Amino acid sequence: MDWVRGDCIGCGSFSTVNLAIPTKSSSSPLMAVKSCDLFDSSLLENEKDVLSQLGYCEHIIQCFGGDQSVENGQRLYSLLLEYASGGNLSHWVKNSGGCLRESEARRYTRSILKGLRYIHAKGFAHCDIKLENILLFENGEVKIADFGLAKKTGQKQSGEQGRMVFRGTPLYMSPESVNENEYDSPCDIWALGCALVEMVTGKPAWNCKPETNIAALMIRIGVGDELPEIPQELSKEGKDFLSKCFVKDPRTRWTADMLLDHPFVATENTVTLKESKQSSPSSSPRCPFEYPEWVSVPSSSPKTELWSNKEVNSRFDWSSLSYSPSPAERLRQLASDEVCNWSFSESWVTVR
Ligand SMILES: Nc1ncnc2c1ncn2[C@@H]1O[C@H](COP(=O)(O)OP(=O)(O)OP(=O)(O)O)[C@@H](O)[C@H]1O
Repeated sequence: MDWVRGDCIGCGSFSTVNLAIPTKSSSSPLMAVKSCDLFDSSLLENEKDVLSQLGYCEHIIQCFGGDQSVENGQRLYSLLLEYASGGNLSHWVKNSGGCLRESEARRYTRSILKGLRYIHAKGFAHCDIKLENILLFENGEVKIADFGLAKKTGQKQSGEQGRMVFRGTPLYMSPESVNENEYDSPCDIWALGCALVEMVTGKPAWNCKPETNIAALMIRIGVGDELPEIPQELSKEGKDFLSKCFVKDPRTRWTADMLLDHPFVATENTVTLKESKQSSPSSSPRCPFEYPEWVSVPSSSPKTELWSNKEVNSRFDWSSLSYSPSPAERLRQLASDEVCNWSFSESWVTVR
């Protein structure tokens, strides 16, 4: 496939994304090329691998293959992707006056759910659902992108030298990810709930200040009964939908398949936030246990911990400083007054 690198259209924590303009002799469409240093390309290679195993789905960004190149003396690994001309949903929300109408958020939620149902049915979890990873197309459709952290469900991921790797974007992390280092399909549903809150309010699901310590956020997510606040301006259906996403126990959280039958997304009707305040539709009549295909996800294994003062809404991989015996103990340690040496740790892994 012959292409030349065009303008930069996005920057992630470990890659840059440019337009990939086909040369005159090529018949390929305009694409996006996501590149990183060849020597640090494991996430991009994982992304390519997962996307090729997933195959085509209209709700998932398409990958046209990988490529290696030397540019300005740097060896690069690149993925060629379907180009989403509308950019990411986070920018779109900001450019739409700070938040979206409920009807629009509902439509995007439906598409994301369809993508998630497909991904989960194929035995994968995305593990990094957030507005920056949902891309918009000219026709108003959205697709799920950035599969760098995606993994096979039911498998524990281990990091370098056998250490567990704690991963994700803190504001979107589920309680079981915080407490048990568990990353399976239910964590995508929790993150979808966070994304929906952000779409309709323009603010993160967890109300916290930019300077908030990650440990404090982790405690709120993992310990006790606190849940993200459900926006008051949402319709009754929307509130009920979120209550099915924000279930602390991943075994009783609704699946993508179940949620696609929820009245909030099941119908194509368009109700604005204002309109929805006036109507009072019935809440969902269904309970998770009515679904025969429900499979409980066993929790397991040694836990790891790590924390960072980095922005709570950016993605990072973190590895263990030590094993801890229980979630409560793990969080107690996070909350301790012990002063950390932030500048160096032998077991410290890249924080993006
Ligand atoms: N196929 C695409 N078409 C258009 N824009 C894209 C495409 N892929 C990525 N982008 C833009 O680039 C940004 C960064 O991409 P992506 O999230 O895949 O990178 P990343 O390095 O994995 O990011 P992070 O690790 O921070 O989540 C996206 O938020 C989006 O704005």
